[in-house]
Amino acid sequence: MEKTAALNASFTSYSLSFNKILTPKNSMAAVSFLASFSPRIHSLSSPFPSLSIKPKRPTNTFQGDSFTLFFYYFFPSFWIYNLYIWVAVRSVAAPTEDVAGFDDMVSGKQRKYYMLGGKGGVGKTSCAASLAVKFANNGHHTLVVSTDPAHSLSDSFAQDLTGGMLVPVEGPDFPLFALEVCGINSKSKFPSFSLKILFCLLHVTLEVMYSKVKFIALTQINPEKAREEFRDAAKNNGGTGVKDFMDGMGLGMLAEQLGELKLGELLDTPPPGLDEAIAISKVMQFLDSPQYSKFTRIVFDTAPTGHTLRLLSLPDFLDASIGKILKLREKIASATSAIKSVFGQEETRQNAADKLEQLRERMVKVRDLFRDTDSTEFVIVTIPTVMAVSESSRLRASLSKENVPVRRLIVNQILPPSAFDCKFCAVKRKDQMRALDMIRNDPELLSLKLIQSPLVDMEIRGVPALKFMGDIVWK
Ligand SMILES: Nc1ncnc2c1ncn2[C@@H]1O[C@H](COP(=O)(O)OP(=O)(O)OP(=O)(O)O)[C@@H](O)[C@H]1O
Repeated sequence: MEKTAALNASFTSYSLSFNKILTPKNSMAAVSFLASFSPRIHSLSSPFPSLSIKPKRPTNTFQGDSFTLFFYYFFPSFWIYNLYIWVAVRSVAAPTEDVAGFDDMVSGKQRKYYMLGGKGGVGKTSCAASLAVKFANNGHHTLVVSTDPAHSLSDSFAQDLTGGMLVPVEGPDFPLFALEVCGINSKSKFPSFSLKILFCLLHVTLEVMYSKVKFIALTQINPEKAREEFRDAAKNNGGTGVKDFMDGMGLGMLAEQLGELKLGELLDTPPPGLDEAIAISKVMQFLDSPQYSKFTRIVFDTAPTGHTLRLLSLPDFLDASIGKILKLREKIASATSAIKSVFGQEETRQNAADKLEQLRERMVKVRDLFRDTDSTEFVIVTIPTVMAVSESSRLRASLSKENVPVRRLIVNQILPPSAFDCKFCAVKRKDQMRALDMIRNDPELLSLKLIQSPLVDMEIRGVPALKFMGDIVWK
C-alpha cells in the first residue's frame, strides 16, 4: 500500500497539466480525461468510459487515441501507475467464475428479474436505475421497482415517480416505467395490502376470541380499535383472558395453538420484510396480467441488507403461520353449532380464509422467484470499505443458503486514478485497497464477477447521469 503514496508523489508533477485542462465547469470531463489512461481490462468494466450525456450516441470528450498516446509516451509514470491499478484489480478478479456480461443480460425477450441489494447508501438505487435505463435503451420494455420503504427512485431519476402506480420515465429510447411500491405506513393511493393481510390474521383470530364476535368487513375494520381490543382481551385476568374464554368453550387446545402463533406480536410488529415481500408479490400480480406482458426486464431496487435477509426467511415463516391459522379455522368450522353461531357469517369467514390462502401462495411465488436461476439474478452492491465488504459477505452467505442466484458484485465509489493525492485521498485510497483485498480473500465473494464503478465528482441524478453510470457499470 505504501507504493500508492510513492506513486502518487511521483504524479504531483503532472498536476499542472491537469489543472490547465480541467476547469471547474467540466469536472466530469476529468474522469473522462483520466479514462483515456486507464487500461481496458478483459471482463472488468473500465471505470472510466464515455461521459456523454446525450441520450443517443455517446461521444467522448477525450477519446482521441493520439492524445492518450502522447501522455503515455511523455509521462511513463502513467504506465507504472496504471500497471499498479491493473495488477490490484486483476488480482481481485482472478478467481472469478466465467460470468457473461451485459450482452447476456440484455439478450432474449424472455422476462428477467434483477434485484439489486446491499448496505444502505452504497448506491443500490443508482445502480438499479442505471441498469433500467440501459435495458430500455437497448430495446426492452423495462420496469424499475423500488421495494425499499424509503424510496429514492424519484430522486435518482430527478422525476416525480411517487404515487404507487406505474409512472413513465422520460428520457430513455424505449419505454421505461417506474413504480415506488408503498409500504404499510404510506398514505398514497396504492392499496395498503400488507395492512389488509394483517387484518386477515386479526380477523381470523377474533373469530375465536369473543363471545360476541363483531364481524367487521376487511375494508371497514378500524385498525387501532381492533388492536386495542385484541390487546385488552389478551391482558384480561393477567393474560389468561383468551385461554379462560376458550377453555369455557371447550377450545383450550386451540388457545395454546394460538399462543404459539404469537399473533399479538405479529400485529404490533409485523415481521420485518413483510412489507417488501408484499410489495414484490404485488408487482408479480401486476405483471401476470396481459397488459403488462410487454415488460421483459424488471429491475428491483431492494431495501438495505437486513430487510432483504428477513424477506428471504419470511415466506417460510408465513407459510407455517398461515398453515396453522387455516388448520385452526377448519377445526373451528367443525365445532358445535353454538360456537358457530357466535362466529358470524360464513361468507366473511371464507373471505378472510381465502385471503390468507392467497397470501401464502403469493409468498411462495416470491420465494420461488428469488430462487429461479433462469430468470432471476441478485446483484450485490457494495463500496470498498471493510464494513460494507463484511456485510456483503454475510449477505452472499445468506443468499447462498436460500439458493438465491448471485453472480455479480458491484464495488461502487472507487476512487479514480489521480495524478496526485491529498493526504485525505491517500488514506482513503489505502483503505479502499485494503477492502478490495478483503474481497479477494473472502470465500463468499471471490467467485463473483467484480464490477468496478468509480466515485464521480457529482451526484448521479437524472437519466443522462444514469446512462453515464450504466455505461460504466453494465458491460
Ligand atoms: N459512484 C458514485 N459516485 C458518486 N456518487 C454516487 C455514486 N454512487 C452513488 N452516489 C450517490 O450516493 C448517494 C446514495 O446513492 P443511492 O441512493 O443510489 O444509494 P442507496 O444504496 O440506494 O441508498 P439507500 O440505501 O439510502 O436507498 C446518492 O446521492 C448518489 O448520487
